[in-house]
Amino acid sequence: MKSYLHLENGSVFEGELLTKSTEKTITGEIVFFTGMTGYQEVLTDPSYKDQIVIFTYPLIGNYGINEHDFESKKPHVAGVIVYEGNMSHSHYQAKYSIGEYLDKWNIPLLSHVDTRAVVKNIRQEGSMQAVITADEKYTVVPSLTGLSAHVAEVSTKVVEKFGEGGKHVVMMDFGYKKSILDSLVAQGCRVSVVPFDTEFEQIKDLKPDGILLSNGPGDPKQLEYLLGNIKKIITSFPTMGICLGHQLTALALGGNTKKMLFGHRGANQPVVDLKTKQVYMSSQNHSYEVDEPSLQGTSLQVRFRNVNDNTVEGLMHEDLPIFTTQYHPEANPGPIESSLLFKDFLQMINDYSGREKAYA
Ligand SMILES: NC(=O)CC[C@H](N)C(=O)O
Repeated sequence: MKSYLHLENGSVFEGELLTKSTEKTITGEIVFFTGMTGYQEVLTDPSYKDQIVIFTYPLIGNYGINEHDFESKKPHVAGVIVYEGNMSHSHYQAKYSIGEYLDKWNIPLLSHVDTRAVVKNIRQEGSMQAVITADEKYTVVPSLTGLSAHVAEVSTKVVEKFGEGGKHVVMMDFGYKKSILDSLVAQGCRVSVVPFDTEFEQIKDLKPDGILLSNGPGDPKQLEYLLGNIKKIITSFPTMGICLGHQLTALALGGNTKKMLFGHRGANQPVVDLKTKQVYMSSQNHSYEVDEPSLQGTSLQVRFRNVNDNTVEGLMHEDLPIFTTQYHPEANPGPIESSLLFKDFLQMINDYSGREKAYA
């Protein structure tokens, strides 16, 4: 069925709707992902909640959707745009085609769109509101708040426990990816996943050896009301922050964040570790960044930097055992070379165990 993608700037693109769903009209912020593979992880990463994702790689769906690569229990994207969507798949472990999977959740897959032209619009004018509809004429209403999703919609409501290991990590769930949990368990951790707004006293009662602040959707400033609590937590236990968790660490300790023009979403963003001078290829998915000048006068230092555009890609604290990455060391989808950072986190936990008094 013929359908259309309308952008906030008035541009219209024709495509073919491959899913049966959606006579309805879908609205979301449109963002582009440049990785050649990894669409299953993208669809199910809660950080993409309510966004329309356009894939720049021209053939999407050829290896299907399998049982192993889900990042959460369901897809979170509002809609998917591709140049050519493959409705049959070749991989023997695949359970669904991408179309069948999206149909199951009533999410539209619009194919045969001039994706290059759409992405040029986004690169020039920034991420913007977009609509997928069967109507050729449509006026897209700009988002008033810029907040498409709230963390409360994707965070767990109850404490969930995983793994049997000796060290206990409490992961504050702002919309965590399963690969982060798997990476911690693989390091021999016992993990408690807790709601995003769990208070310091409750976290303390869980007797954590370390804290992980997870990734998650939307503007980090939507959680401004929780920064006091987050500050107390991260200055009391060894902490690793990933993506939204990195941004919240910066905000809680006196830094600032701002929206990027179109963000970083892909699997080959080069990041340099300023401590070791080593460059890693990294997997990324974010629209906001830590504003570097705002870090002046705080106890945070830039540890990782994007080699393409020099943006801040990670922080470390001058005195306390805290480090963060804007990128995704759990690396799904993407290169696994940064996964060693989970080992560093465990090392940091071990180094600091028994030194809790240092915090007093
Ligand atoms: N993956 C994430 O955690 C994304 C963080 C934040 N929502 C952003 O877009 O910048």
